[in-house]
Amino acid sequence: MKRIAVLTSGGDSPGMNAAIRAVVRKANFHGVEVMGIYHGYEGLIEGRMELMDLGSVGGIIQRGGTKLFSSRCPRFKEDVYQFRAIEIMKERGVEGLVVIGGDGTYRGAVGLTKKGFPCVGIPGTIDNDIPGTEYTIGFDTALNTVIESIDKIRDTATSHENSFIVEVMGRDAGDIALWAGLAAGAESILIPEEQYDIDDILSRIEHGVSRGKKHSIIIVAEGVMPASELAKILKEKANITTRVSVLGHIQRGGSPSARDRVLAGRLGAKAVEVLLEGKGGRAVGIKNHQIYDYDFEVAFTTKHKADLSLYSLSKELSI
Ligand SMILES: Nc1ncnc2c1ncn2[C@@H]1O[C@H](COP(=O)(O)OP(=O)(O)OP(=O)(O)O)[C@@H](O)[C@H]1O
Ligand SMILES: O=P(O)(O)OC[C@H]1O[C@](O)(CO)[C@@H](O)[C@@H]1O
Ligand SMILES: [Mg+2]
Repeated sequence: MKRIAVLTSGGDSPGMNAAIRAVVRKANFHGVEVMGIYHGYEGLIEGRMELMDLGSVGGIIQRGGTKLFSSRCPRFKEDVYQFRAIEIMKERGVEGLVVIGGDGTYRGAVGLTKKGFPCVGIPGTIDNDIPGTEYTIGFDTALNTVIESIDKIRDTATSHENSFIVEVMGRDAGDIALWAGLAAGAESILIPEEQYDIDDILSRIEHGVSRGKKHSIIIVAEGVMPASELAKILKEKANITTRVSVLGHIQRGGSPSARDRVLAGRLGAKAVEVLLEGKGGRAVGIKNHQIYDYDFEVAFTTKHKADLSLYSLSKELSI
């Protein structure tokens, strides 16, 4: 291969830039050129791309977001646009594509691979919800942002003896809520993967009160229900007043943590190696500290499982 391309797609995540840098530098190391495609699949079907040299990825390793911009492009699900994308890449001399994104992004890349164009996927999403990899790029940074916020909320919750409900991201996956809850010592955690029990939440608050603790922190993943709805339920059921904090998109921003930068560097380099070996239809991931590649379809034909042992542990540690 003489020339490959790279794009970022779906929700951005801290560390995407470090992954782009790794792809460009690793490919150049092997004498292969890299086209940067702007605005994900939307930019691809519009032909928005340019060559990236070594200097073009200088100074981005520490920056959140994505230098290549991102998009959600519903029309890319249609074959006609995937064929157009392949035609455009061939016209520009591109022989393989690295996509950085979540499960939806992977589906687009599988579509291209099935039409004969080799693609490799790098997991870039704060949700940590891609099967086949223990961690995704951006999860660690998002988690640190969340616990920093919860620590601050706890300061005021303790001072005023208030209960807080903190809503975190995770439409379908509870990893952020779960890990942040454990790391910040939340009294209760609500995740999409587990049925919540209002009586259990109430008895935890009451137990805290009985031992003189008048504040508590409840974390709810957005996929379960809005924090305001949970506040309403607690008020109606037990006359408990809570304050609500929705952390929102601050979770997707910020300078990537050391862990995410290193992961991005390792996965970016591996993705290039896989493409240069002539393999398409592969995803790269990390398992037991080892970087490896696996069949793309695993990433969306199996369901991501949150580590529920953390859920029971958090209950034991927050009594
Ligand atoms: N079934 C599909 N076939 C082809 N392309 C798809 C498919 N699903 C999604 N895509 C493409 O991938 C893009 C990104 O997908 P999506 O919006 O689901 O985000 P994601 O990659 O899962 O990231 P995140 O969930 O972290 O935001 C879509 O906008 C679309 O262009
Ligand atoms: O509001 P947007 O940009 O569509 O993104 C929200 C979604 O993106 C994610 O953060 C993943 O990137 C989900 O947890 C969340 O539901
Ligand atoms: Mg997704």
